[in-house]
Amino acid sequence: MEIEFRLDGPEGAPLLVLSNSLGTTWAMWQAQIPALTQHFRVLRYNTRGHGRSAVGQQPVTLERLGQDVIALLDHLDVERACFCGISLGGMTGMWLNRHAPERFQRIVVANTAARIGQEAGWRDRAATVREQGMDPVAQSAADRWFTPAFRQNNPEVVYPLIEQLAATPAEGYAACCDALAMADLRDELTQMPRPMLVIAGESDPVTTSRDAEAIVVDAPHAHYLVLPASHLSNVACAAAFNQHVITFLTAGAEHELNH
Ligand SMILES: O=C(O)CC1=CCC(=O)O1
Repeated sequence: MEIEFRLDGPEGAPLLVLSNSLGTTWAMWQAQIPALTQHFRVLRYNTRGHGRSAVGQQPVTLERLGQDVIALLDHLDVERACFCGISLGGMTGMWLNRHAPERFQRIVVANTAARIGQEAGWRDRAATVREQGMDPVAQSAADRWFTPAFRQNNPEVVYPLIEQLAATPAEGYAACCDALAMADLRDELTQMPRPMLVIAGESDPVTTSRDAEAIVVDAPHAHYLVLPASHLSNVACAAAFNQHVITFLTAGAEHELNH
């Protein structure tokens, strides 16, 4: 496999795929694992270009990131799974809802948008890391990811994530910035048939609560939840995040598995 993955939780439990954000690894889900493995076999993977997942020879696109998830399910011989992704991982989740709904039962997308930022901004960021490495983005990430209060009170949580970002292969990060430059699901929201929980962070400066509301307005079976967090709501509000994800993903499971 080009994509690095790991499995936690009981064999035979329903599979839940977790998809990380730009510049993080599967370690960003650490606070979810004890709770989610009570209910699911959890498949974590590192998004293409992150951790030891290959960036590949072709340009990275949102479609390619979605196809990586399908390839993982095929590799593990899993017909249908639940999915939870954050930020870029949330866009991957919406792409899967649109293009491969038959492979997913329920989908959670957190701190994401149908269009994140602008093309020029992502192209600039890609050029910066290709020229200067990861330091410039690592220096500014904590401000984008966490509220000032969370940063001040939880340095032992924040710094390891910034170290992960600094260790991300520059070309992998840049290739995913290029994918974000082109990714735009705004015209496809009405064609996402699977139930979808859309989680926003009330202080998220990157993907705002208005971005999340816009998804819920157009996607047919989308539900909105806002948490008192900035961009990495699964880290800052882990207990509430876990509880809402479990409640949503386990609701209607028996019925939906058979349809
Ligand atoms: O800019 C960031 O670091 C936040 C972000 C945007 C897309 C993503 O996955 O993370």
